Amino acid sequence: MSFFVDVILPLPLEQFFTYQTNEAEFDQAQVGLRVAVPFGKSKVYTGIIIKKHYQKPLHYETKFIEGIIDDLPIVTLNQLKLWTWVANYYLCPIGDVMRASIPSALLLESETIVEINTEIKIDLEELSDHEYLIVEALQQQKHLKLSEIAKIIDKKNVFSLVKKLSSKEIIKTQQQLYKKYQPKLATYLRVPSKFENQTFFEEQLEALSRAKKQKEVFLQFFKIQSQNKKPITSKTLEEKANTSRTVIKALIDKAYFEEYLIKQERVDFNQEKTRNRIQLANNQENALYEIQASFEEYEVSLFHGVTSSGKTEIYMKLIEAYLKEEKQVLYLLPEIALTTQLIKRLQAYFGNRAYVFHSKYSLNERVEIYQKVLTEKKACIVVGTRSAIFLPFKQLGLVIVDESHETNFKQQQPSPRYNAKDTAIILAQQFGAKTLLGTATPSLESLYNVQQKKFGYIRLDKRYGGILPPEINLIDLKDKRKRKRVKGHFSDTLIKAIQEKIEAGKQIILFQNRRGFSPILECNTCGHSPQCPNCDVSLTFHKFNNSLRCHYCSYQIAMQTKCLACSSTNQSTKGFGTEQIEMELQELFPDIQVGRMDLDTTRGKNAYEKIIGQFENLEIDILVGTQMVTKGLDFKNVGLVGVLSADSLLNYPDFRSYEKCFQLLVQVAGRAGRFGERGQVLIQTYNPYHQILQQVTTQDFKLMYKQQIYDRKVYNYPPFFRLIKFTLKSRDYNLVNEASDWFAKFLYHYFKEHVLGPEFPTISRLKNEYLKNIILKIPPKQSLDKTKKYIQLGKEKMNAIAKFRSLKIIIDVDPQ
Ligand SMILES: Nc1ncnc2c1ncn2[C@@H]1O[C@H](COP(=O)(O)OP(=O)(O)OP(=O)(O)O)[C@@H](O)[C@H]1O
Ligand SMILES: [Zn+2]
Repeated sequence: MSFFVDVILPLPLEQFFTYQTNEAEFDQAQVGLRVAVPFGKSKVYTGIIIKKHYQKPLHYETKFIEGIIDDLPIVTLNQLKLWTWVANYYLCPIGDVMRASIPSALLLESETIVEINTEIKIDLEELSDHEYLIVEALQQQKHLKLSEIAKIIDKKNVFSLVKKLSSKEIIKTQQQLYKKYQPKLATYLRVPSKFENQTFFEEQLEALSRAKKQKEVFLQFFKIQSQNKKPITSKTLEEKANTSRTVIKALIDKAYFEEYLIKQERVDFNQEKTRNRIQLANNQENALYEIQASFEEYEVSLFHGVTSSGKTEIYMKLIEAYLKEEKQVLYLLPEIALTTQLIKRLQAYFGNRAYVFHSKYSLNERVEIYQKVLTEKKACIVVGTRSAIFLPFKQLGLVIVDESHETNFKQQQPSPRYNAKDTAIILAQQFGAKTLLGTATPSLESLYNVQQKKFGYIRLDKRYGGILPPEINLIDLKDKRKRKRVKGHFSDTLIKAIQEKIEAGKQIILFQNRRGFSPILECNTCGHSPQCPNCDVSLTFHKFNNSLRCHYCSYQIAMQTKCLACSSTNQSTKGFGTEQIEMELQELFPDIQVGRMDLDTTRGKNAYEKIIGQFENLEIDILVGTQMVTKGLDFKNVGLVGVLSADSLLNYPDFRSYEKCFQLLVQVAGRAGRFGERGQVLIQTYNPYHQILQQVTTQDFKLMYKQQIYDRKVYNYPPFFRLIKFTLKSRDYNLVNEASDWFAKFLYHYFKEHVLGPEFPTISRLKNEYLKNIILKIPPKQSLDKTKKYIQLGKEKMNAIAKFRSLKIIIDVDPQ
């Protein structure tokens, strides 16, 4: 009899692959285990077993697996179900979903780098011929890829050889991850067990009588140990006993101490609880009660609480109840910037039961959290961004989607282009868990679902502590310019307000939706502005390093003193970004501290924490930022929020732009006056009479909803119609045109007037590829399954046309 397993590979492939195993492996095989398998000419990948069977595939010769990696599944059945849903719904390969779901440190590939372990002496006599060749090659060349090793020994699959050499510790791979990622080890001190013998102890102590310092440190060790039961590092001892490493080293040499290693978690899970009680206000208590009642009736509930109403406090109470029942809780946030403050609040209350999971964590840190969620018996709460929905939950009870109106929950690039909010609802359903969508500014889609009685609804309309909602005023920039009451980009009203707040000891947040110094450098003689050679955009001027940069492909050149077209030196900059605002502020208020938070200042792993911490500690008076500063952050001392220009938000060509503009401005306004007294908000604009800006000043979401939902209905947009967006991409301009015409025609045949385009997007060339979009609108009654089948058919047909084969087609279901 032959034995087979079906395997998902982390590759953009639609189907599963069947591999052969021997009988022993077959016995060991289980759904969810990792296997190393050969693929293509010489590559080895890590796949996940999804089925074992005896059925030889009809159409291809099966290869044998290289080996099974795990003893226990690392992927649960629920995860596999969710992957399948995501692949079907978002029309993407399941391999892409797998890649997004499993920390890459758990996926060994043939590109893995191998090096010699220099810490041990290798006995060359012991090696087999192949092993010898590998070791010899590695001694000459520090690193080798698995594929290079394959060439050296002229063997296709080197996985088992490498595995063997690695288990003998002769070589190291850069992700030593056949079974485990590389644990981090820390060195600790202990007293050898023979000291437990009292007589021995006294003798040894006596022997130290001439080395006073050493004796003192040795005795100190026992004292520290008795105060705190935790293991003691040399460093701790050095500090607490006020001594030096030399003294400790001497004690180690004389065998008073011995050093030992403990696996240390990269993520510090030992957070101390510092807060014992949450006392909800009456209206919060009510809201909590209503949420619980809503859970009885609905799977999903929308919690619409104004900014600073204390939604987070209510979540914590709710979470506590679930943890008590040993249920896991997933807390999703749209942006990493927000996890910083939140995790502090959660850890203060839940201590080491709160974990964070996001993409700025290192590969190994992510593996640790993944494994904790998978194996730990104790229930926990995981705070994370998008990809946290793919963690191996076992007893999920509650999903909270905070700031649920945010479009960031949708992944744009790369595939899978999933919406983590919608997928979280599916995930919760798998477990019979509840989903709570929290926000101060619900999306039209969510409100519509409430109206349709699909979601429950809980409203909390007062700020915590009875503080009034911030007072929002518009500043007419046209008028101010006419009267010459503008300095740089600041109206006199805004300058005065900043001054007053500074004098009152308050902090200020200023929002500008663009980073960099100014987006466009323009020649006053010929009108030319430097363009990115790879993308269809102008370069942005960054003052700090005097460069012109593309924000899409990071192309960069030095700032030009002469026009590149006509050599004129008469050039000026147009538009403005956060960097310019920061500089103008320093000129206007030389004595105050200005901080900036945007993509450029938050690249490193701890960069957010640092800026947010400085602002919290009042080291920064004014924080300038892009949309990163607009949402969810909770600072106690902000008296004023200023928006430098609301107009670019209104002019964005998208059917959601008014809704987004409303949400963004109400959110940024919500950062003011969260503690103590009422906050002030000033919005500068050339369109002070625009309906949306008027609705922001009165925070009239009902009117906004009524008008916007009317437009959506009339023009057949979500939530009434669904959308699928197709983007065709190629370096060949004509090919993009031809192919998108072909594809649009194919769609039109079936969907008629619901096909829009093809059309070039605003930026029609990115990274040297031309783009063309087609939008398909799907009426409420049209079957999604049939629609998607037809799309797949179109894709296959197009792929079958030789000249179109090089073309990329991106499918975005429910684009945001
Ligand atoms: N019951 C409470 N006890 C103590 N402090 C509270 C309570 N409720 C709210 N607060 C405080 O009020 C502030 C605002 O609360 P929170 O951040 O939870 O509001 P939010 O509704 O999540 O706001 P946003 O939508 O703007 O994120 C916080 O500093 C919080 O600590
Ligand atoms: Zn570019």
